[in-house]
Amino acid sequence: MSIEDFPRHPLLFGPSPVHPLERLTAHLGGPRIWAKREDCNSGLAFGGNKTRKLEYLVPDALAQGADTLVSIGGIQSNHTRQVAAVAAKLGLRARLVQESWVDWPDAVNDKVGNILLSRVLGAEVELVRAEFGIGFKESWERALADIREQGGTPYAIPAGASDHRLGGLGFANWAAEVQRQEQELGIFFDTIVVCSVTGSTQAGMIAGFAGQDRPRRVIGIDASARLAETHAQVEKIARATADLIGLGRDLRSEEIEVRAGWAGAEYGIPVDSTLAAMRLTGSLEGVILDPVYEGKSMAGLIDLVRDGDIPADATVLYAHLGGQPALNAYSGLFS
Ligand SMILES: Cc1ncc(COP(=O)(O)O)c(CNC2(C(=O)O)CC2)c1O
Repeated sequence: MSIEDFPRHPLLFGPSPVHPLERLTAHLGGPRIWAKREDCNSGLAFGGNKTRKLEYLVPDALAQGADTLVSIGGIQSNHTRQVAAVAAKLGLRARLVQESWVDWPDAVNDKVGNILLSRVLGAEVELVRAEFGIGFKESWERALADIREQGGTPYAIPAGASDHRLGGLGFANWAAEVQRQEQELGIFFDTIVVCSVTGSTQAGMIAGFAGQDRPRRVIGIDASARLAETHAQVEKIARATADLIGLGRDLRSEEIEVRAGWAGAEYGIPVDSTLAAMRLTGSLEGVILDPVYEGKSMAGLIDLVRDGDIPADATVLYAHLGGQPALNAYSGLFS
């Protein structure tokens, strides 16, 4: 099997845009930095990295005759919002379990941003008091059982669409798309920087790039504040995805690079480096990053460039995975 053997339900406008971050590159005075924009990849409710993953889950759901997509995330989950948009587009129900993963003192946290969008998209949104966790949760199992008891046919999508047999395919395909865009642009990105939490974005990239001729560094920046868990999840999914697409070799441990230092003490709580990265990228490039994910991965990129971990002669591709709608739940940070 190869990636082309798996059915893909198109949900994107086409290849997501790739463009240079010239002022940020000049400001840091080191490697050339480009961005690939999953925040501009689809017309479905602001898109994002999960929309790309869902391109490979949708054919499986339709083949099973599912009538309801059931998934889970925090209150400001970008993932569940994208599930709601895809369900709407397909004429399916969406049942979303939104757990209280982030103890954020903002009075509007459960009324704006992603959860507001999910409600507008017609999803059945269920608020549940529960701690952050990327594993299978009891609340999600209950929602699946509830749909079945109602006579429905649920399709189970775990947090971030990651711990799912097909979860890594979206970004294995992304790796092939990057290679095609490089050939058009006459450039080679030797370093990819990406935010990791449930893991299948980075894992899919690792598996996809491993099958290409030229080696690259795929640096995951952990935003869960649980590095060991994130690393284990990325490794598990990368190895499973590599087998699924017929890589034909084991991944080497050095191909699984997940770095910590920018997540702060807890998932979903921005720290000084997060806010500084958001302001720098906004004021230099007009690019908006969110405080939960991309602000943290950009903070990692900036520090890795400044301390020479990413060498000055590198050509870096920053994966912008979306997340902006959550900003409205963190408005107090910028008022
Ligand atoms: C904007 C953005 N950037 C990076 C990530 C991390 O991707 P992975 O979960 O595939 O590692 C998310 C995930 N978000 C989750 C969600 O529920 O929204 C799965 C956690 C993201 O939304």
